[in-house]
Amino acid sequence: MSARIQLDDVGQRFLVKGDDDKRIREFVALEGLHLDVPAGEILTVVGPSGCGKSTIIDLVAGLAAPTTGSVLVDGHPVRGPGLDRGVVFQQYTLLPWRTAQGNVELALEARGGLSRSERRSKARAYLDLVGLGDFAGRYPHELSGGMKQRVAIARSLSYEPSVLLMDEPFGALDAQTRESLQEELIGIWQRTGTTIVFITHDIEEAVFLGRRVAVMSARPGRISEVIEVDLDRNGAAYNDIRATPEFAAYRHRIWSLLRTEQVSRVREEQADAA
Ligand SMILES: Nc1ncnc2c1ncn2[C@@H]1O[C@H](COP(=O)(O)OP(=O)(O)OP(=O)(O)O)[C@@H](O)[C@H]1O
Repeated sequence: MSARIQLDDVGQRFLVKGDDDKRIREFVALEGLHLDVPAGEILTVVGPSGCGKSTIIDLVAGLAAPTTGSVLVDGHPVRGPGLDRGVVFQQYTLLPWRTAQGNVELALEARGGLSRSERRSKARAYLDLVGLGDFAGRYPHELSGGMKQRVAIARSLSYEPSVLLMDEPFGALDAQTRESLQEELIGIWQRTGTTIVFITHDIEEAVFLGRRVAVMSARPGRISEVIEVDLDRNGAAYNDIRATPEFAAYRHRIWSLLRTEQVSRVREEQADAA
């Protein structure tokens, strides 16, 4: 399968002010980062705080340009945001004065090319897809956190992007809502075939959602390992796949990778300080 998203030897540097002398210096957020995501895959990315996970989303979304290397979507360099890529952030980012339906319709207005009634029925279809058909007329303040995030997902899916970029979208939700949204996301992914890159710092979430899990290391941020997750999702254990020994083995493997990385980073910092 061809890669829908390709990051090749990507580096990202920022100019930051030093804490002590206030002098401007370069901060290397990503260096030598390679990542291919084939069409139709759901890839999760885990890594320590500050390792550059959101920076990857910004680059693929076209919200920032890499300092070095290339970022391609469907073989074309990313030059800015585009309707071929939808983004869902941790904050709900809904317009408070628009209903759930109105928020989804707004995205379709921006896309253009649809009549008012087409926009209305498409928005409704995507609210149905995320299980919110009965809440179309509610305003954001009348929805729970999980519902708001489902509206945000419906909004991003409504203009049918080939790529959905999700930056800790369930991070602010309680554990139960989070688990049910993870399950819904898998259902949506299976129905739409959208390529999904999902950022999380939660190892269980990464294993549950990812058909592959990219594990990042920090300073500079790069992909240290990509783990293929081969779980029998349709077997007898499907109802509670998180409780299976296979799931626990993947969780432990990723935890160990992150732990080893954290220990060596602390040692380096201690050596630098000595
Ligand atoms: N515009 C910017 N200017 C300066 N530094 C930045 C900028 N954006 C990000 N950084 C730095 O780059 C590094 C990577 O940031 P990023 O937000 O991508 O990390 P992350 O892995 O998503 O972190 P978290 O899990 O805590 O959200 C961090 O050290 C951050 O402080």
